[in-house]
Amino acid sequence: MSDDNNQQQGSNEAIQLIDEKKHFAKDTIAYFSKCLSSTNGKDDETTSDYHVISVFGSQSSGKSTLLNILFNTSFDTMDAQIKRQQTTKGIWLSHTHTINTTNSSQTPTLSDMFILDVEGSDGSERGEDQDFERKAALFAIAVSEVLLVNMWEQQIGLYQGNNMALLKTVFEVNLSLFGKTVKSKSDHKVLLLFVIRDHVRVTPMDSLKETLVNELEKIWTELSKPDECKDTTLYDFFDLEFIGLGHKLLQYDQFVKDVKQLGDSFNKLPVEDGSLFKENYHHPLPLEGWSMYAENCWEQIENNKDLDLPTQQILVARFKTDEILNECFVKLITEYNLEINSMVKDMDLLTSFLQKIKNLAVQEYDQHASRYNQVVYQEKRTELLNKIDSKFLETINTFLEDLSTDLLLTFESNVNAKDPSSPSFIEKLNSNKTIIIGKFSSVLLNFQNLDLLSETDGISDIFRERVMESYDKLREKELNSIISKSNKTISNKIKEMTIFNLSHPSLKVWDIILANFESINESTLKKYRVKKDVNNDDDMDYDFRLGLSEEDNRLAYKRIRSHAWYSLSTTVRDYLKEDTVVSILRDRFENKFRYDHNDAPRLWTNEDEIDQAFALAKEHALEVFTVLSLAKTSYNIEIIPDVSSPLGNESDDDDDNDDEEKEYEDELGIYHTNRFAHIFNELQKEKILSQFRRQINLTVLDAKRSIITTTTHIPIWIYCLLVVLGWNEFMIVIKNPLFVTLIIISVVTFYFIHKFDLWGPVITIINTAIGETKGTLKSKLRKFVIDDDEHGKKRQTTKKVSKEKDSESYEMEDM
Ligand SMILES: Nc1nc2c(ncn2[C@@H]2O[C@H](COP(=O)(O)OP(=O)(O)OP(=O)(O)O)[C@@H](O)[C@H]2O)c(=O)[nH]1
Repeated sequence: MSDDNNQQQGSNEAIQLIDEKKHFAKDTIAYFSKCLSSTNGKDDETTSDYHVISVFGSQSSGKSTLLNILFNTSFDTMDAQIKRQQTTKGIWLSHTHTINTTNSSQTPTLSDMFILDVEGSDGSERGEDQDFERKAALFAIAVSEVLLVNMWEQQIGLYQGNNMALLKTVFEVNLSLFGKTVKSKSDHKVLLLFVIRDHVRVTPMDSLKETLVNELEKIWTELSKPDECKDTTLYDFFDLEFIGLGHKLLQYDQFVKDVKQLGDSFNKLPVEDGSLFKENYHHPLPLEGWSMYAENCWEQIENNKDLDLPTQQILVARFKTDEILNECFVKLITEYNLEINSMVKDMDLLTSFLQKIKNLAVQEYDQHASRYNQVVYQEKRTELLNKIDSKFLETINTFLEDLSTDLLLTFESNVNAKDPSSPSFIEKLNSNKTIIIGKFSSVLLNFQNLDLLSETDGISDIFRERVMESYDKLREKELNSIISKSNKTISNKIKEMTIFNLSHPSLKVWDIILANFESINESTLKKYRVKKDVNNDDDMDYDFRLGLSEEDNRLAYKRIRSHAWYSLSTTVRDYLKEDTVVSILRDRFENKFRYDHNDAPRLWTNEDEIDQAFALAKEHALEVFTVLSLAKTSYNIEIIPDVSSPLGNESDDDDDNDDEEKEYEDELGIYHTNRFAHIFNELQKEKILSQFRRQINLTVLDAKRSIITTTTHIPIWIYCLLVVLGWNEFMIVIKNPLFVTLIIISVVTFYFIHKFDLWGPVITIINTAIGETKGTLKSKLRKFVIDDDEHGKKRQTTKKVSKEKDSESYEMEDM
């Protein structure tokens, strides 16, 4: 700014906005702040309630004088008594809050007013250089609502007068400025207020007005207009008003009166009748943006660029709203960082805090930015909301992460809780899943309803994925538990059943084992059996009631089935060791060899008998050896497991079994068909047979030895002694024909028995007879003893019975 800045003093100090070297002043904002605070006491640069008025006219036409009297400004004026020369250089700006009206010369204005005093045209100082004159006119129209066109009365009607040239300039620059705006149907206009100075009332005002209007319309018609403005009229861009002021020197009172009346017109609201202001004269910019807008306009004008006012206003709006946005956001972040850590755990505290600081930031933004271009204001508002939401999202994400973890823990503990009254596992799983997803969604909805979260789909999807992961894990755990329990039950039953059957093997032992194997499997998994086809009772499938797919159910069943085969296989192999089989064979041999078909012990009489029994018993024993060495059905079909390999892993309890099973699997690759059925290899078989033979040979040897012992036991002299001692009895018998007959019968019987070697059956019959006689005697005696009332007799009888028993057992042992 030039030194001229300091030359103007007064109540309303003026500043040189653009100096004579065409430089724009830099500290206008500070000037505005100072003006506002020193006047109405309001320091609000965001106000849009202000007016800009410019004055334009020939040099030394009394412009500054009029402004100073009308608006109480302090622009420099020429002192005619010293020299007629240019006093206003460049463009000056002055603020006023008082106006000279008919009420008072210091009437407070309804709105703040900024007055631009433009350097006079046609000054001798600039000579032929009309550049500044054109640019100043352009600038005045671009920034002002009302343009005072100051002219002497005597100049009106002078066709070649500089007023016309000046107006032509005004119209030309206006077209370049607002041509496009008219085309885009903007209703922005500028009021051209013609102030006719030294109007001495000789020529009526209407006549002057008519002359001026005709001149103006003529100028407009003759104007070379751009194509887009060909059909435009003067009134598309301007409103015209005319006012005459009395001669300041000759009619001072009239002059003052006219000025005051002019002041009245300026001090009315735009909506009031007679007001010189209208809404569509005003530029939609708050005061803080006006200086930037003015500077931009001047820069464009000065650099001879196309001046597009709407674009300039948008540029200013962008810059200013961006500035406001950043200020609001920085304030929000400061408060956010201060408080957020103490809020993040509590949903209500967090939401109310976030909402509070967001509303404050947005309210502040609205307050300052809403006066700018509405499109830009809304654009930046959305940008601010997005920035706030992104910042809040960090905290909300942390909160939601904690919430997710808590909900998932609750989900797992609720599902795992053992409640006898609770429904089935899958119902419990599904209902708890729905509950936690519902809770999470309601929290999200709450954030969304409070405008703290714009996009929730992504967050919701991530949570659902986490829930489903947990859901699958819990279901798999339950399935493993079912499989583990089933495996244990089946294993125990198979073990018991298999050992029982193998310890007493029959020729159909594998048929029995297989049938039992199937029935154990079926009975254990009975509750999971479902009909595959409702019309077909045989077509059964398994459903473990965990909402699994058909394929997963099938795999789970296969795991159980596989483990059952594994249990059967290990039980068989664990039990059927070489020694066990030898023992089973020996027992089977001895049962056949030592006992007759009545399970009575045999007494050997000769070796042939032993050899015959030995052959039979051996054959009987070895019958099962083939059965025990190869697992096959009675139809001679080898047993082959119906699962190709054990599947899946068992749960915790079955880890040990799994390892064994895996070893088994590794060893075999798969269940080798021969591996299950072929229990012993050839070497093992040979070993078993040799052990068995050795043991039965010993049994046979013992039997034969017992015969020798029996036959050599009675010495011959005993028989001689019997003959000597029993001679008398013998003779008595010989002499008695009855005895002779009996003896003959006995001898013949003896002969035949001996001849046909029937001693064995005879002895058996005798033994049986003796045994039955003893049994009958015992039962009679027992009955006698029970029926006896006398206690002593009873005791004696008991003793007798005891003695009888003892003697019987001894006899049995002897036998
Ligand atoms: N006759 C007459 N003289 C006036 C009137 N108003 C002002 N003057 C005189 O005209 C001379 C010029 O006045 P300024 O107000 O300085 O004129 P200006 O148009 O501001 O001059 P520049 O700023 O240099 O263009 C001064 O001597 C005033 O006293 C008026 O209404 N009638």
